[in-house]
Amino acid sequence: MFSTSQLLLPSLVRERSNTVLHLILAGVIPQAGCAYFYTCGPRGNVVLLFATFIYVALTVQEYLSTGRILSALFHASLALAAQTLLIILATALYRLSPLHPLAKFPGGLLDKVTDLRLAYITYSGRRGAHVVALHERYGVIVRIGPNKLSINSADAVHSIYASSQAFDKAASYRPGRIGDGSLFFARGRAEHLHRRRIWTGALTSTAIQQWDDIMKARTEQLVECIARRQDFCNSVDLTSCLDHWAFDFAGDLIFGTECSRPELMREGDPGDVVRNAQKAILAFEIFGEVPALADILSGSPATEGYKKTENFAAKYLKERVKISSENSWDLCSFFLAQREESQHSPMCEADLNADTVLALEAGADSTAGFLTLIMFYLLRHPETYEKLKHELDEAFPTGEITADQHAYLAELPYLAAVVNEGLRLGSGYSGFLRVVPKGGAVLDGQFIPEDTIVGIPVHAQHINPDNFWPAPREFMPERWFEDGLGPGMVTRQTAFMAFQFGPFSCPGKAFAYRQINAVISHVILAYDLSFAPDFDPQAFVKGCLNTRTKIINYHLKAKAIRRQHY
Ligand code: HEM
Repeated sequence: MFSTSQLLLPSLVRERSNTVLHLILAGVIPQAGCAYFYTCGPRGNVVLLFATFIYVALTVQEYLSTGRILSALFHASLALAAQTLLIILATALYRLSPLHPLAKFPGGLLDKVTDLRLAYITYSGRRGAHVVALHERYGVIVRIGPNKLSINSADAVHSIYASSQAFDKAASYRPGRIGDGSLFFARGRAEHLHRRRIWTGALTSTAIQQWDDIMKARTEQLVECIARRQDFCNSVDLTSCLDHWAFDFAGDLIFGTECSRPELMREGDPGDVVRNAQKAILAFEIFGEVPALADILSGSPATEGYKKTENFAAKYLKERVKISSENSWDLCSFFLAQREESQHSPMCEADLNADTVLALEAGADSTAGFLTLIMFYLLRHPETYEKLKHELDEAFPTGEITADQHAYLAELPYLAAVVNEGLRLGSGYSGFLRVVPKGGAVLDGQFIPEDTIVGIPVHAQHINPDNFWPAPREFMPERWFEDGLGPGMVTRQTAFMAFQFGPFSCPGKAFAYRQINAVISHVILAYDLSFAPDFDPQAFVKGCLNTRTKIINYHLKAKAIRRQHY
């Protein structure tokens, strides 16, 4: 991006006749750089290093010719500032110009110029709603970043995510210096496939079944935890209880039951395990919009949540390694078994740690957020709650669900509809970013140039009247039954993207359904629930930030009265 002619800037600044020419050069060169970097985004740390090199070179050049260090430093700073400004200006002009490969796609002016605005909106937890508003304004394909398109079309799902030629993950999955090495951050399909096999092996239906007894014990503990944490009005912070359930159970799943860890349902969360995991996701989402920032800031306090989660995982992984893996079904035993395989190079310590962090984030945090949301929707719609309660009472008249019956929960039609509707409406995230392969691709009838970053906005798809109708923004489990909302209704399964499709989709989908079904059923059979008197549903909606998982700043508080079954 910098030329040797630019190194001469300090002297040229003083020779006014040459300054204009130099400024033009300094503008043209970055323009060419911008065009080049369209296809291969520069890494932030490389840019910083390069700028430092230029600064030093300029200083030395002037110092050698004048012998005055202060003046040399001053002029070098001036030159670097001028060049930086020129580069920014040139970049902005290029991104807005008809020369840019995405020039024909509509979008906000600022979004075309920089990814920083979207990064800020992501930070505020409103990316989903923001992208919906952009689609309402600009149509199906919107330029949401200089090199980024949001495509609100169910027809494009197959090409981008689900086909055998599904696109690779974008650089948004390059986390800088934090946590590289997990399955999640393997961006190319080939390198991803081998790691993925370990996970799918650990999450088969046979493997999941092994967890039914422990899941039952944990849900009984949840029922007891709700009773113990109630105040004198029978109100309880349901979000905390559900978060703690999800993290305790995920701990069993990842490290096994023999590895002693903090018990959140029993002891609370003084180490902020839940909050740190949520902060980690938020940092990843923000950096995902501007991957160059991840390279520069991944050692900064912005990634504190990730580092704490990583340390937490590393501590218990160390304990887990000391325990025998024989006949174990926990995720670590599958990761460790891979080390003994000869076919592939074994996972190193860092990769192992990164995958346990992933398991905590993906396994606990996602499930916890949706559990709270589904409970919220149920309490907000008492008729729906009563229907579900009736279905569960009929199926389990004694109020007891045995471990063997967890699989059967998936066959309860109203429960399935409630969970799917909660997942549909609660998937507030707006894009799983992928990169268009060599040669470009036709998506929704439009040619998209290679290396463009594309994503289908999940939330926009889930509330799109073409996919879900009528009342796509309302919680109506009946839409999951044939003609449940009358003739002419639309429920397009291919647009239901809560777990994504294809090679990078969620390998824990079946397990997630089993967990959610079990928790919702056990809790509703055990308690009569309603909003706590001081709970404000509007504040809950406002305080619910959407990233890949959920950050619930205003907790769901419920009144819980123990039920009697005869
Ligand atoms: C309601 C609960 C859950 C939801 C909605 C969910 C959703 C998703 C989605 C949408 C992705 C793709 C993310 C992306 O491409 O950026 C994903 C990935 C993943 N999920 Fe889940 N998930 C849930 C629970 C679970 C559970 C319980 C586990 C494991 C026990 C799990 C393990 C994973 C893993 C390992 C990945 C990364 C897959 C890869 O990159 O190949 N998830 N999940």
